[in-house]
Amino acid sequence: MNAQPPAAAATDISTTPEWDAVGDAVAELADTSLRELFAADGGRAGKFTIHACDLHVDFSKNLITESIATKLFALAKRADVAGKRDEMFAGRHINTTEDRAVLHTALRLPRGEELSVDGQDVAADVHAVLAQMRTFAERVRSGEWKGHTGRDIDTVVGIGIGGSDLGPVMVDKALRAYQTAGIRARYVSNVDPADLTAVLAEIDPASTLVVIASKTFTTQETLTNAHAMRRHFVAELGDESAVAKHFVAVSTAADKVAEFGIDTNHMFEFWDWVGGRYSVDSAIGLTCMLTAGPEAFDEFLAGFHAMDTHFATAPTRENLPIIMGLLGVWYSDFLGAQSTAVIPYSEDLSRFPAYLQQLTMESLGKSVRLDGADVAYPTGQVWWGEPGTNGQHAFFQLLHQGTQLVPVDFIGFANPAEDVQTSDGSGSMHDLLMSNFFAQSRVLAFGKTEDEILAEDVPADLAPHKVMPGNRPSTTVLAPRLTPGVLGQLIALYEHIVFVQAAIWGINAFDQWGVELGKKQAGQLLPYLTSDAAPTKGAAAFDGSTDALLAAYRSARGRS
Ligand SMILES: O=P(O)(O)OC[C@H]1O[C@](O)(CO)[C@@H](O)[C@@H]1O
Repeated sequence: MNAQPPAAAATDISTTPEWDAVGDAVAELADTSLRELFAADGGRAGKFTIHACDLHVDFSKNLITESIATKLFALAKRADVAGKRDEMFAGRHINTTEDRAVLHTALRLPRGEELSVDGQDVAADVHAVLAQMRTFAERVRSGEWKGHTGRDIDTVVGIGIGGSDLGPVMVDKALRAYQTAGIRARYVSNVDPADLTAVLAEIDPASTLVVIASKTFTTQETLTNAHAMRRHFVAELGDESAVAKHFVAVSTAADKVAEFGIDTNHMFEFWDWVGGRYSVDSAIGLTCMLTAGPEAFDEFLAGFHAMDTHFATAPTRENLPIIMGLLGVWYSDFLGAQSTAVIPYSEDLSRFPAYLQQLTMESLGKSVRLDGADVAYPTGQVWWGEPGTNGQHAFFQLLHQGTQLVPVDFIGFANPAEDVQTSDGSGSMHDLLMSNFFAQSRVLAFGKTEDEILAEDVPADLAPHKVMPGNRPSTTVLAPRLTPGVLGQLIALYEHIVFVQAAIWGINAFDQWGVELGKKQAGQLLPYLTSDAAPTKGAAAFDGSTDALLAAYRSARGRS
């Protein structure tokens, strides 16, 4: 397969007639509302609902018409979303600033499929590592793998940060119902010592396996926590040789793993063509395979692959990632939305919004196009959310009556992992949860008018405060159950939404240069925090604010 970088894409999408046509289409919304659109077309819900894999997705409560959708599809065509998608799947070096292929989709290719990239069958490499993970997970889960003192492993600690943490943490929580081998997972990510010490207080090193996850194996937080954890284990277990039984690594950097003192036979590899925030389905997911088992992990990967196949093959008008990606572009570039809320009506999925924050914001927070020119339009949005119903009692007030446009993705499941009956005998707690799920998107879309409120004998001076404006957009994603497969589908859906938006905006969704300078400056500042002698003014001065903050910090720490 040809792995040459694609030719520089120099077109400014905002100068195209297709962009102008979408801009003109905003006027179509001026004299209508979701109430009216639904009243005028009894078939609207059906027209704007897609079934993709196990997901039933209703986007009829979005601020679109069929004519707006047609213009958005034309924009996707103009941006060559399908062509760019095919380049990604084929392994071309679309991450141009790092000259890398972007092949998280290869991580979930079924066994036996081939994909040759840069002269290497990457699918075979993926399955070799999966086999290594499976064998290891089975040894740990069956009790064949013992700790240094002969104890079975009952706790796995993942140490990593960003893409080497958020995915496993989210998946581990989501697949709680599948954890049947009596192995629990804990995670340490923050360089704040509170994170480490809280986990150390909970674990018994003799029955704990530590998985150090770092693509580069150079990340300050991860290496600092890993060294501290290692010291603790050696002190508790009394012997350096304990490390071999209690520490394994997931990384692309074998030399650095060996330098840390981990036998590379206990290292699970992945590759530079897997971005950190796209890596939960690589060996980075090892902690999840240890807790939920290899079969659940296989099902998880199959879910991703099903969504990949949908994205790669479904016609544009039925292609869920393309539709949802376009809706994001519509809201952010044409209707002025600056954030998107994702609200899972599932406590098990409570870390999904945090996971999506890295996926979307590290990918799409860019101000220059692939050719280095400034973008002339907003890119990316702030993604945020909390599970329902909790969010209803916190920030939903702003969603319902505030002045900002915040499109919402509601995610819910028809069947719970387990249910509990309500004490009045009226039904199940899950049904109660889901009645809220359906109510919220309905209220956002249709609201309640002043007339309707006055008709309920509300005093006239109170009525304006009770008006629910409605016409607030949302998409509803309903799946049968939160299975490993459905979880894989959901993650792949958002990965591809990000891809579609980056393709339209002409930006690189796979680098993250913006995180580097802060890391570098922290390294430069550290000596000025820790040295006993006060930093010399002049050459050592950073800026007025930072110098004063450092002085206040040193004083509070009792340093001169
Ligand atoms: O897996 P690593 O190399 O430790 O990196 C962790 C995270 O740090 C980042 O590079 C950002 O600082 C993320 O992109 C990445 O997921």
